[in-house]
Amino acid sequence: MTEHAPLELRDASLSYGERTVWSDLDLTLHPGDFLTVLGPNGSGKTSLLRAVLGLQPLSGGTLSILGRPARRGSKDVGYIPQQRLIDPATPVRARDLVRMGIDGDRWGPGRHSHRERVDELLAAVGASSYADVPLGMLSGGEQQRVRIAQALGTRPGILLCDEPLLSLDLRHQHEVTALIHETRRATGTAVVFVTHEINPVLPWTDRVLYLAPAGHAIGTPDEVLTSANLTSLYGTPVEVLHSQGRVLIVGGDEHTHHVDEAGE
Ligand SMILES: Nc1ncnc2c1ncn2[C@@H]1O[C@H](COP(=O)(O)OP(=O)(O)OP(=O)(O)O)[C@@H](O)[C@H]1O
Repeated sequence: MTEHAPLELRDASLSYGERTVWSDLDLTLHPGDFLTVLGPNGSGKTSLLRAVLGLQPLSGGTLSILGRPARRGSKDVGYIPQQRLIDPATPVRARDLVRMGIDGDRWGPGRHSHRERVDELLAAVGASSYADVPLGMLSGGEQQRVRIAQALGTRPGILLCDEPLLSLDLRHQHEVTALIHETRRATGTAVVFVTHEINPVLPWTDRVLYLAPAGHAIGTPDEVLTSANLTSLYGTPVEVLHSQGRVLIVGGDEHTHHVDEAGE
C-alpha cells in the first residue's frame, strides 16, 4: 500500500473572480514536516488554509490530504485559529473545548469513553491543572494550549496554525511553538504554520513557503530568505540580515515583518 502524503498540491492555483492570488503551487508535505508560510498582507496565506480546510475550491490543479480531496470538517485536518481572547463569562471549561475537538461540535454530556482521551490531550499540552477552569479565566497562553489540544483531538495528519502567536508575549510564543514542534515529533502530524514573524518558528521550520505578489518560493529558510529572492518576489529592493540566529527583513512590505521584542 502506498503511503499518502499529509498534504499534496500539484500545479495549484486559487482565484477570486478575475484576481489570481497564487498559481503554479507544487508542494508535498511528509509526516512530521514543519512548513512555515510567510508573505505580506493579501498574499493568500489564509486562502491556502481555507483551501486545505475544504472551504475554498482551487481554481486549478489539485490538492489532496492523505490521498483524498479536501473536505469541510475532515478529521484529518486540525486547525488552530488566531489567538482571540475568550469572553470571561463563558461557562465552557478547557476540557469541554477539547472534547468538542474529538466529538465535533456536538454539545451535551461528554461520552464517558472520551474522558481518558481528553485527559491525555490536556496532559500532552501541559494544561491538566486548569482542565476544569472556564476558558475565559485562562491567560492567552493557557487558552492557546487548550486550542492546540482541541485541534489534536482527532489525531489529524496535518495541523494548520493560523498566526497562533498573535498577542502572546515572547515566553508564551516560545512555549506554544515548542509544543507544536514536540507534537509533530511525537505524532508525525505535519504542520503548516502561517505567520508574519519567522523568528519564533525559525528553529523548528523545515521549509518556508513565501507567498508574494510576484510569485512564490519554497525551500529551506536559508534558501528562500535571501536578499536576491525577496527582492525578486517583491519587485523592490529587500535586504535580509542575519543576527544572532535571527532573521531581519528590511524593505518590501516592511510592516508585515514585525521585529519581536527580543531584538536588540
Ligand atoms: N472571499 C473572498 N472574495 C474575494 N476576495 C477575497 C476573498 N477572500 C480573500 N480575498 C482576497 O484575496 C487576497 C488574499 O487574501 P488572504 O486573506 O488569503 O491573504 P493573507 O495573506 O492571509 O492576508 P493577511 O496577511 O492580511 O491575513 C486578498 O486580496 C483578499 O482581499
